[in-house]
Amino acid sequence: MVWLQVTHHKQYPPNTTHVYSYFESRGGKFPTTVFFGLQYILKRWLVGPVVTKEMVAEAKDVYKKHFGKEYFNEDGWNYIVEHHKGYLPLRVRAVPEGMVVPTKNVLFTVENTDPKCYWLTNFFETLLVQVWYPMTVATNSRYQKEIIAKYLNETADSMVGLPFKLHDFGFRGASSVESAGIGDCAHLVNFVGTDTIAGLMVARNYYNCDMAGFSIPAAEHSTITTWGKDGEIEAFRNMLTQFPTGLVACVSDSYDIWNACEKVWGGELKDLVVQRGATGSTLVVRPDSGDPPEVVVKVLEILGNKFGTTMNGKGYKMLPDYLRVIQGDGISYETLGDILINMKKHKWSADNLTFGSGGALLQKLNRDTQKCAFKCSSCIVNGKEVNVFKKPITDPGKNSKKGRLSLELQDGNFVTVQEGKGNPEKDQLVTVFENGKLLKEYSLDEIRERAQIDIVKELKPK
Ligand SMILES: O=C1OCCC/C1=C\Nc1ccccc1
Repeated sequence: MVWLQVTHHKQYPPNTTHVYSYFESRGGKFPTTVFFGLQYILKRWLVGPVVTKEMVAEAKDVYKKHFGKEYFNEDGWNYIVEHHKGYLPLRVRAVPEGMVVPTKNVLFTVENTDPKCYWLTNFFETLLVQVWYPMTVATNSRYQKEIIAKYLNETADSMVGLPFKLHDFGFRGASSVESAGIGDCAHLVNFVGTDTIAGLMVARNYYNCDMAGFSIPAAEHSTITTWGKDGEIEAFRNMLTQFPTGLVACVSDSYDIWNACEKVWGGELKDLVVQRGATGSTLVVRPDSGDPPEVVVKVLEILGNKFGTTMNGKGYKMLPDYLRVIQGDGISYETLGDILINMKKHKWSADNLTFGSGGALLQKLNRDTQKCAFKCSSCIVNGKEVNVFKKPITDPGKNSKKGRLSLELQDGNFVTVQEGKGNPEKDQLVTVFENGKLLKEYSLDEIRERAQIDIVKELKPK
C-alpha cells in the first residue's frame, strides 16, 4: 500500500477526471515479448478490498515523516475506503498471458473508473511495471527454446524431450525468494524442468497449476567431495545405489572430469551404469567447468567410446538410453547455440544433452532488456478527452503512443491502433481487472499453449 507517486494527485491539471495509461516494450534485446506475470501482480496486490483505514493512517504517518510535510493524499485514499470499501476503482485491459507480441505494441492499459480517482491510475505504475521481470524471463527463456528446438529438429528423431531441455538452476542467484518464484514460473511457461521450487508455488497459487515443473535426484559438489578425492568413485557408486532406478544426475568435475568419464563411469562403475538400462533408468553426467562447447563434446566422445553409440534417423550419434549429459555451467541465450553447433559438427544429436541455466535465466536481465515503459496516453480534463504523449527531441525511441489504444490483428499481424480509432470487435486486449475484481484468469496450461513455439506448432499432428 505504501507506494511511490504519492504527490502526483497535486500535479495534474485542475478538473482532471480521467487518466488512461498503457504499458509496452519499446524494443530491446528481442523483437517479440511473451506477455506474462500481470496476473500474479494483480492477485498478489490489487484484487479484493486491499485498502483499509489503518493502512491509510500508516501511510499518512510514513509520508509525513518522509517528506516532512502533509503531501500524502489522505482524503483520496479515505474516499476509496469509504466509498469503494477498499476495492480499487481501476480498469486494467491486457493482452492474454502467454501471447507473443512484437515490441512497440500496447500490452496493457490502466484507467480509473471513478472520476474522483484520476490520481489512482499512475499511482500503481511502480507496481505494475514490475511485470517487466516475468515478461522478460519468459521471453529470454522462449528464445532459448527456439534455439534448442532448431537443433533438436535437425539432429534428433523426436521433439518430445524439448520441454525438459532447459532446467532452472537459478534459485540461489535470484535476488529474493519472491523473485525466484516469479522468474521460475515465467520460465515454466516454456519448459517443465526446474530446481527453483519457489516457482512451483507461484504456479499453484496464482496460475492454477498443481505441479508446473519436475526434477530428479542430483549430486552437488559437497555430496561428492565430502568423500574425499580418493573417495570420488565411492561417492559415484553411492549415487547409483541410493537411486537405483529412474534418472540420477552426478556432477563429475570435482577433480578430473576426463578421468571420471573414462576410468570411473566408463571403467570401474561401467557395469552398474549399463545395468540401469534394464529398468529404463538413466545416469546423467554433469560437467561443470571448462569451455562448454569443448567440454560437452569431449565428455560425449569419451562416454561414446566406452559405452558405444547408435546412429539415429537423422544420422547423428546417440549414447545408450541409460546415459545422458547435462551442462549447467555458463548457459545463456548467447552461449547455448555454440554448444549445439559444436555437437552437430561432431555428429552428436542434441537429444544427448540437457541444459541448466541459473543467473542468466533469472537474474541477468533488467527493465531495459526489453525497454519496458508505462506512459499516459489519454486523459479527460474539464470534461474534454485529450491525447497525451511525450516526444523527447533527445530520444525518438522514447516517443509514446497517443490516445486510447487497442491491439488489433491485421492479416495475422499485431497492430496498435491509437487515438481511439480501434475497432472494439478486433481488440485483443481483455478486461482482466475492474473495481478490485479479477474478471479473467489464465491457467498456466492455457498460457503454455498460447506461448508454443512455431516449430512445435508446425510439427504437431493436425
Ligand atoms: O544436475 C542436475 O540434473 C537434473 C536435475 C537438476 C540438476 C542440478 N540442479 C542444480 C540446481 C541448482 C544449482 C546447480 C544444479
